[in-house]
Amino acid sequence: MEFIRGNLLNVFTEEIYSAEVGFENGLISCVKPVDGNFKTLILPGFIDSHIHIESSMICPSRFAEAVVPHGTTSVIADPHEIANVMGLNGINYMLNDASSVPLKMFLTVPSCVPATKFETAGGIITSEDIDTLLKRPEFVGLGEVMNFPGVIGQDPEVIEKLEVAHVNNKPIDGHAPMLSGAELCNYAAAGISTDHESTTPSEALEKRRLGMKIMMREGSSAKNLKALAVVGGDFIVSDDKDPEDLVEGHVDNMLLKAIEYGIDPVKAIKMVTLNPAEHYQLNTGSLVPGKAADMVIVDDIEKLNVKNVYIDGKLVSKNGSLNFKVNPLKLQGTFKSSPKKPSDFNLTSDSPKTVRVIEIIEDQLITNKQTADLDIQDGNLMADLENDVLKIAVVERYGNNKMTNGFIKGFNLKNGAIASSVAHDSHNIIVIGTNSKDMAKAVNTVITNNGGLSVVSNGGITDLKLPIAGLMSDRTAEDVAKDLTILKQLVNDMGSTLSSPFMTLSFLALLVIPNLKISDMGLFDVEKFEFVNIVLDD
Ligand SMILES: Nc1ncnc2[nH]cnc12
Ligand SMILES: [Mn+2]
Repeated sequence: MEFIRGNLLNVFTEEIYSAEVGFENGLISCVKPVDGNFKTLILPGFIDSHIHIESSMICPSRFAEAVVPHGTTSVIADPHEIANVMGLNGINYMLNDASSVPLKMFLTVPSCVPATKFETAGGIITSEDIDTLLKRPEFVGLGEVMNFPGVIGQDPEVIEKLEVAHVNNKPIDGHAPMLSGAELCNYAAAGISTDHESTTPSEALEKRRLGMKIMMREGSSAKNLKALAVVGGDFIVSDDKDPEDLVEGHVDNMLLKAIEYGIDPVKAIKMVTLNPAEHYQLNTGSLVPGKAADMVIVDDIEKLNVKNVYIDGKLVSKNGSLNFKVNPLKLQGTFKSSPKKPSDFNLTSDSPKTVRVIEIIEDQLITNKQTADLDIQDGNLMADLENDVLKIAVVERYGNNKMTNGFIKGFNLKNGAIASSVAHDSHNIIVIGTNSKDMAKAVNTVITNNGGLSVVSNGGITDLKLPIAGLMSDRTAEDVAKDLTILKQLVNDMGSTLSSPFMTLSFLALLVIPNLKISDMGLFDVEKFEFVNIVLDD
């Protein structure tokens, strides 16, 4: 048996006292108070209970390399990104790559692949698949049920998936942005027990009052922790973290933000340890006999400063340096798209028109519905750079050659184009730009690279390859973060002021988050849950 001594946070009694923790065969065997005034604090290993690892643009083993030194010992990941690209094979890739590192990656089974019937995806997860996977211990719940109209409208396919989760006695994660009143009651009554999409205190409070567990999100694009701190919640999650953020920290940084926003440190630590462990029935999350010896040694509860990290009783990180090797699993390319011509990005018109425009909101996944009066040139509707109305398009990448053109406000580009094959949740290629020629160049670069990001500015092309399903790299978080920083700087030089332009870009195709979004099949009004014309009164 091994022992460590220090000040211990007991997450059940919320006390901190000097203690000795004994552990063997990966489990805590005994914990007892001892005399002594120690300099370090022993905490249960941190759990990020809702994350899409793919959004970090690195594969699970590289993700583990980045987060374990920050005290993360478990994540609950929803692999619906790679499942949308390549179905069950994608989920198996995530499990196989994660099996090579000590980080515990539990999964929720994606409930919405494809996310809606209004987009083309590369994979499908059926109720039968959900039933099979939920019987395996590494699948701890049904993933976020984003098709909230389908729940409220009792869509048989959606209801069947919920039934399968209930039969397997596994919790169901929610996704209910701005849902309220009778519709929210209907959604909660379906047995959906968590939500991570609240953006205002009143929204979170209404869900808490209905018994839903609130995941307070502090991601790279959606930052809701500060707004929701006043109401409080049950978990603190990242949902989506870009590589630059990951290089700075993970759950430790979210805890520091929670404390900065006035959340009691002990309550905050329980939101990333005991609370998710109890909700998803994980054998970790507290330092008591029989639980996994997943432990984080920090300086103190206010500043943290992660020192040593143990997973199943093994020292996996010491003062920030990793104690395990990383050997990422490669995956062959999955793109079936033919190169595009500049004319593919034109919207023809015989006269000036009033058009619908997607307006982004900094640090939010929701968008506003706007309109703009656009002129024509050579029979095509023109972007209006003066008023920041740019062109946007989604190019389908699974071999059906579909695409939609539209208009976007909020990126402020004054030249060029940017493109990405990270475009939630079907991950077709999304591109915005000031002109069709640069948009075609940016999209064709992504296709040639079998996935990734590209920036075309003043005729030059800069790219970041994401060869794993067009979503992830097998390089380190630092290397990917460096390339992403260069791309972001280029986008800033082109006129954007966004902190995470590619993360913001990646959510413009997410049809399950209000209010106006775009897929390879058309412009989508999320409130009406239907396609709308680009030109008003068409
Ligand atoms: N917040 C979110 N909701 C739905 N799908 C997502 N994919 C990544 N983040 C998501
Ligand atoms: Mn969501």
